[in-house]
Amino acid sequence: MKLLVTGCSGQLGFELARSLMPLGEVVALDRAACDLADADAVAALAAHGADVIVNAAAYTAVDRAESEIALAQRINAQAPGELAVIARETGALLVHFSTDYVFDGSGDVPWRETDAPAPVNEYGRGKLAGERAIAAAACDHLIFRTSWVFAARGANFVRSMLRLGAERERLTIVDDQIGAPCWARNLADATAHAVRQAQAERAHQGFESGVFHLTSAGETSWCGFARAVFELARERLPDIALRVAEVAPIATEDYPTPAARPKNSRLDGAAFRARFGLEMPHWRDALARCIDELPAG
Ligand SMILES: NC(=O)C1=CN([C@@H]2O[C@H](COP(=O)(O)OP(=O)(O)OC[C@H]3O[C@@H](n4cnc5c(N)ncnc54)[C@H](OP(=O)(O)O)[C@@H]3O)[C@@H](O)[C@H]2O)C=CC1
Ligand SMILES: Cc1cn([C@H]2C[C@H](O)[C@@H](COP(=O)(O)OP(=O)(O)O[C@H]3O[C@@H](C)C(=O)[C@@H](O)[C@H]3O)O2)c(=O)[nH]c1=O
Ligand SMILES: [Mg+2]
Repeated sequence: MKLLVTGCSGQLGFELARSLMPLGEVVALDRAACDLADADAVAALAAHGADVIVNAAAYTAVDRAESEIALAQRINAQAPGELAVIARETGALLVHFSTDYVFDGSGDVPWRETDAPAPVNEYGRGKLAGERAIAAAACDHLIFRTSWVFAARGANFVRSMLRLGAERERLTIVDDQIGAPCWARNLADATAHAVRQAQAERAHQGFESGVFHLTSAGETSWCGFARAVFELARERLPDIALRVAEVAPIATEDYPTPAARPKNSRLDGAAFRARFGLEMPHWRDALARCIDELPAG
């Protein structure tokens, strides 16, 4: 089996390039090898003749997307649609990732795949358009909506908190946006399992495309997440130098940002569990393992 991975220097793409290795030949492409902003570069991917295309590249700068709307749409909506056409024409499976930010954040019940999306920011609108472009192309596909992705490398909330916690004694963190942080490693491993099952189903004409919610078990606020980062870092990295003594909860309204963010980002993972037979770990257990992998200093 040949598997093409885009965005291989991102948090998830890096882990996928590793998690997919037991399934076959992995061709991992970073932005220099394939810039999704360039339609010709995307079209050229057909020549790889991959059995599975895994798209881990995305425009993920949520606030910047409010002012770079066209670029964010190009990468998060049009390019996935083009990948889906390639997948349809070459008979490949397309695996793509989307976000809790497709929902408006109302209520306090975990969102199900059957709930109507209504994004409140440009990033969410672009990601939703990407989902719809893939569905419209009607290739065999799996779209995994995840949330609050972190890893020991790359740009993420855990590394931002450790940087800020080393600099400041007091942090104020939003406490009324609720979701589940997901370790890129767990997401990549679950994806590899799902790809293996999907390929077996496709071989017997028993495959159905769809959108699945896939994130950690449990829930917290960004403030709860930040506190856990400091607790676990102090417990597991005895040499870490953290100045932070207080992590104060604040309301969304007290942390103004260019992009609005949903308050209820909970995703119900029941459909993924039923289809693929996997349990995602609790976010705190995953965070502990991730913190163990942080480089010293
Ligand atoms: N991060 C999160 O919290 C969440 C992410 N997701 C989704 O999960 C998926 C993976 O995200 P994640 O790994 O966390 O994101 P990252 O921001 O860590 O990685 C995104 C990758 O996409 C690459 N990229 C950006 N623009 C282009 C482009 N024009 N052409 C090619 N590559 C490009 C980046 O390249 P470079 O390194 O050169 O910048 C980077 O390697 C995405 O679909 C994202 O929308 C969903 C929910 C939460
Ligand atoms: C740095 C900082 C952030 N915050 C808040 C802002 C925001 O509400 C929350 C998280 O900040 P971030 O900038 O990491 O959040 P954000 O980039 O919006 O994270 C999102 O990224 C995209 C790609 C997704 O798909 C989502 O699932 C989600 O992970 O924490 C504070 O309250 N205080 C602070 O000091
Ligand atoms: Mg961000």
